[in-house]
Amino acid sequence: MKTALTIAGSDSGGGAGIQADLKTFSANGVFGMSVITAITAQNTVEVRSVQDIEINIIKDQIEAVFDDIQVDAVKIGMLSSSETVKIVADRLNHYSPKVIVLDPVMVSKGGHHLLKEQAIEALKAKMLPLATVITPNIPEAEVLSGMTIRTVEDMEQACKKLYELGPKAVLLKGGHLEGEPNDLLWDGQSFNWFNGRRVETKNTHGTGCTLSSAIAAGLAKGEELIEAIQSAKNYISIAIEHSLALGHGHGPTNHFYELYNKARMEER
Ligand SMILES: Nc1ncnc2c1ncn2[C@@H]1O[C@H](COP(=O)(O)OP(=O)(O)O)[C@@H](O)[C@H]1O
Ligand SMILES: Cc1ncc(COP(=O)(O)OP(=O)(O)O)c(N)n1
Repeated sequence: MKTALTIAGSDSGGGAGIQADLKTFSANGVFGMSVITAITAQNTVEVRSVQDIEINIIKDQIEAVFDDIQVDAVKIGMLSSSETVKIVADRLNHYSPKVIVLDPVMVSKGGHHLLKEQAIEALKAKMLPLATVITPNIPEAEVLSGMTIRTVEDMEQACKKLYELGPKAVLLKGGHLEGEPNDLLWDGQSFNWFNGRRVETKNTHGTGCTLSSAIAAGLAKGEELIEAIQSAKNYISIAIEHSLALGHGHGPTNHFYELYNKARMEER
């Protein structure tokens, strides 16, 4: 069985972070492993508090996994501090996994900062160059590129700017723009669009975590980047279409809808 490792924060509410990543890996048929960088006390409404995990424990988790188990893909989410960015980059440089999907998580839907401002430069300098693909949303891409993004032309220009920071490819997610949620890939050679249909729902907690983990799962299984993104886009679209009205805020996506649906059909 192929494997994927998520290096990210824990979301007690289960919709984003490590919890979303592991559900996504399972739903997409890869064995999931985790390195926890921070614990958030979070639900569908808000992030109440954050405890960063000690740097030595983050290092030990990474080493415990890599020293023993084959890692076919790494997905990176919430890194919280510049110290965490540095130790994760250092260990990934050491182990050189073939695939690194970096979701440059910065702010939760409720507006809580999940990456300290002082860590942004470290993220740019140390993490972006290691990535097979980065998956910023529009606000994250604006911070990383230093430009405002409103139009398709802005998206193209931002992709090129982010590519200059060193990742092998940039997938700029269009979910935060008006209109259809279309995502744009730039791999240094050509643009590819992954088009979606907007689902009118407030239950979109963890969409970014879920998309990036699904891409990591596809790459772990040996899919080419475009194929992995297309199947991840199909997966997140279905997960949003059948998202769950749990809690009082932004409910989670439905990570196992397809699996349960298939099982139900087979029972009949
Ligand atoms: N309401 C929606 N309907 C359908 N797809 C969506 C919707 N909102 C976001 N998406 C898609 O979900 C994925 C995650 O995007 P986004 O929500 O922008 O990320 P983030 O959670 O990092 O802010 C992207 O593929 C985006 O196009
Ligand atoms: C622990 C943790 N990690 C990441 C996020 C952000 O997740 P994302 O998929 O961008 O979803 P929203 O927060 O935008 O709903 C998080 N909230 N918590």
